Amino acid sequence: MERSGLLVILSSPSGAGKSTLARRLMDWDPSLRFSVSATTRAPRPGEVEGDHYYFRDPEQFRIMVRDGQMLEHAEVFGNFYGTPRAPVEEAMLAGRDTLFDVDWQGGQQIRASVLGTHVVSIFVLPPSLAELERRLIARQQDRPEVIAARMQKSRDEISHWAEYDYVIVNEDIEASTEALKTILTAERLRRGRQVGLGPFVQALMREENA
Ligand SMILES: Nc1ncnc2c1ncn2[C@@H]1O[C@H](COP(=O)(O)OP(=O)(O)OP(=O)(O)O)[C@@H](O)[C@H]1O
Ligand SMILES: Nc1nc2c(ncn2[C@@H]2O[C@H](COP(=O)(O)O)[C@@H](O)[C@H]2O)c(=O)[nH]1
Repeated sequence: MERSGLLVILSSPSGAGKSTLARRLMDWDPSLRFSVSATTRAPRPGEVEGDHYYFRDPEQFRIMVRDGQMLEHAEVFGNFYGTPRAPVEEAMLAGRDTLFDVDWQGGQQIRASVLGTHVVSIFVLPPSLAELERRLIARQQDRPEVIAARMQKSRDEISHWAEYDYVIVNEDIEASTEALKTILTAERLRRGRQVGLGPFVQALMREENA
């Protein structure tokens, strides 16, 4: 029986909806742990230290990388982002699944790490580039020049979609959330974890092991 937690990676061009989907997945399964990244980006209105990100200056970030504290890190849109290693390893040992919101560079690095065999990766596509831009504008979180830069990088991010295990076109948020739940349930079952089958599966396993 697999005891280690899964590493569930969500990537997409900025604005396709991965943070929204991550929140919905965690509402559905509160046992999921969200990997809080460190970043040198300035906080957006309403973003909370330790909840959305660990906000660090470039020197603090550099020291974290130098000291091997990051599982992966990358420069994205002119800022540095990285995944603190220790909480991920602790969750895995505890058999707890972790959800990552990282770009394609982070996805590649986590897959290539010693933890790579535990990865399930999902790429979220927008229905179109026009809808992607509409969402970035409607979010009202970034200045027009920031939105323009993110749109300019979107094709580059999208070009990595085929590296992922699954692709979700996030048109309807309810349908996308259901797709994510299905993927997670199937991946847990595939790894021998009991998902919602409770006493029946336990009885079968006892019989098999008798
Ligand atoms: N299926 C959808 N239909 C319409 N709007 C959506 C859908 N999914 C997400 N949104 C909206 O699009 C905006 C961008 O979503 P979100 O912030 O989740 O994107 P993201 O991929 O996490 O972006 P970033 O990489 O910049 O953090 C939000 O305002 C969100 O409410
Ligand atoms: N490689 C990593 N990418 C990360 C990490 N945390 C977030 N991200 C990605 O950065 C962009 C921009 O995020 P935003 O919050 O400024 O909109 C987005 O694609 C994220 O997925 C990380 O730890 N490593």
